[in-house]
Amino acid sequence: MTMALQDKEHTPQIEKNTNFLQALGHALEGIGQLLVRERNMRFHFLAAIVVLIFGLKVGLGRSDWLWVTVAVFTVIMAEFVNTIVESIVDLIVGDEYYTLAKVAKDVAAGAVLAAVGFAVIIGALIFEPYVWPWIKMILTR
Ligand SMILES: Nc1ncnc2c1ncn2[C@@H]1O[C@H](COP(=O)(O)OP(=O)(O)OP(=O)(O)O)[C@@H](O)[C@H]1O
Repeated sequence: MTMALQDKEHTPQIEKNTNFLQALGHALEGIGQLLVRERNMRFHFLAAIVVLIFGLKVGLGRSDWLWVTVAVFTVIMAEFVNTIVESIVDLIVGDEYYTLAKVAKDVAAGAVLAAVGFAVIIGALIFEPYVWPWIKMILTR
């Protein structure tokens, strides 16, 4: 369950942002919250770094990088949506059980799973030519 923000850590502000830097600060804080609150997000972040290193090592082409970028950002966007849904549901229902709260949270989690499935398919298609020879070598030893 998503925990409520600790009010004492923040200077309370409910008015509109007054300038770009203030808005940017809050947006970056939002990205930070995603990394702090969602353990899955930290795993996705690590996986993206591994893909980045492997892609650089095998020398992926421009269009392959484009697909990898789409896959990575699809997962990140799904995690954003998941965290937004969890936070809003918790804000509204608190610790009460509601069937619609379950539907909202389960569908949001399903969106992340679908995005991860998409990323796995993209990764398999792109890295297959580099990884398959190694697998074949190991299997035929
Ligand atoms: N208020 C509620 N009413 C009904 N079901 C709930 C409620 N809160 C949580 N659940 C159920 O518990 C599951 C896990 O809750 P929640 O999403 O808060 O946990 P989580 O560990 O933060 O999830 P995630 O791994 O997706 O970040 C939900 O997918 C939902 O099925």
